[in-house]
Amino acid sequence: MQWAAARLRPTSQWHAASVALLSPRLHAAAPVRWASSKRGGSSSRYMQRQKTDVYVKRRSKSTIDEDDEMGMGTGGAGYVARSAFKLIQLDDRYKFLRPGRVIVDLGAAPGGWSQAIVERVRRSKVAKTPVFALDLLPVADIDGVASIQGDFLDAKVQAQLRKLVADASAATATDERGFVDVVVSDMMANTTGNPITDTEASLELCRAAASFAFDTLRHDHTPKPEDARKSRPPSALAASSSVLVMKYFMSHEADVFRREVLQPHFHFVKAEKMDASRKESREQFWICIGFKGRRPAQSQEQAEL
Ligand SMILES: C[S@@+](CC[C@H](N)C(=O)[O-])C[C@H]1O[C@@H](n2cnc3c(N)ncnc32)[C@H](O)[C@@H]1O
Repeated sequence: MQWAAARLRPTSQWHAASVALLSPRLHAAAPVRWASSKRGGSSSRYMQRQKTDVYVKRRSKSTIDEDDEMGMGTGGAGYVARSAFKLIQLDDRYKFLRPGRVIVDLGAAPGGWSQAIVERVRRSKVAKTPVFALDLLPVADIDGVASIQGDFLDAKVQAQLRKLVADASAATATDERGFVDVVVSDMMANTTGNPITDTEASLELCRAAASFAFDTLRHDHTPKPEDARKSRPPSALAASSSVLVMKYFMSHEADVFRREVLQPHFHFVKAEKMDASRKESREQFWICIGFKGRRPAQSQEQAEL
């Protein structure tokens, strides 16, 4: 099967169904294009920030810059989104984007993370499967990326994604031992400015991403958590273990989610704030390494997954 520039173009019937199934909140709030929604009502502040943002400048470079102080050349192409640098910085720390791994990118549009993933995993010929990307909005055509446009909160869309990945990695969509190495989620609903609403919307996406990860990530029985942590750094574990990365908004509820849902399921869980994240933002990323398999629900939070 030829995966170069593979892109699932949904049939108009399927597309209509997926649009109709958008949750009312997202449907009402979803902009035509996510990038332009950032301009909102404070466009001059936005423009000023864009002018001075080192990552915006670096994103749009068309050639590798020898003076790039962070050593992150853009591979000659530039990234479609500055957010690519957040994933790059996280991977510099943990090194989980390795050739040959099966990787799912949730909330992928316009495609910055997918570009960064392809750049890192396809340096060698080992890469056989594409990167699987999903978003409400169209993802840019990127060589080596298969994308689905749909609402991740829709069970049918998730099932379609699971089947696509399973078929490509020669597993079954119900394989209980898992067939995905890495799930990354940069999903974020449109912010309303109301911290309670925004926190809940972000957590809803995290719950969905975690549940998908629990159903698809390879089980990782190898690291013995205490021994492994003493003798090897987490970055060494991430290179060979299953990994879940999720963006979230800092909040008390997020702390509960981490404690009750993420920690019991992974050998290692850490919250990271990336330099490339804007300082004023409440966003952080969880990196969860070494999936232990689904645990029986012992709390309300776990039962909701
Ligand atoms: C911060 S942007 C992602 C940027 C992307 N990682 C990149 O580097 O180009 C957040 C994305 O989450 C997507 N999103 C929000 N809710 C979603 C949902 N329910 N299903 C799928 N995608 C969703 C948005 O459409 C938006 O494109």
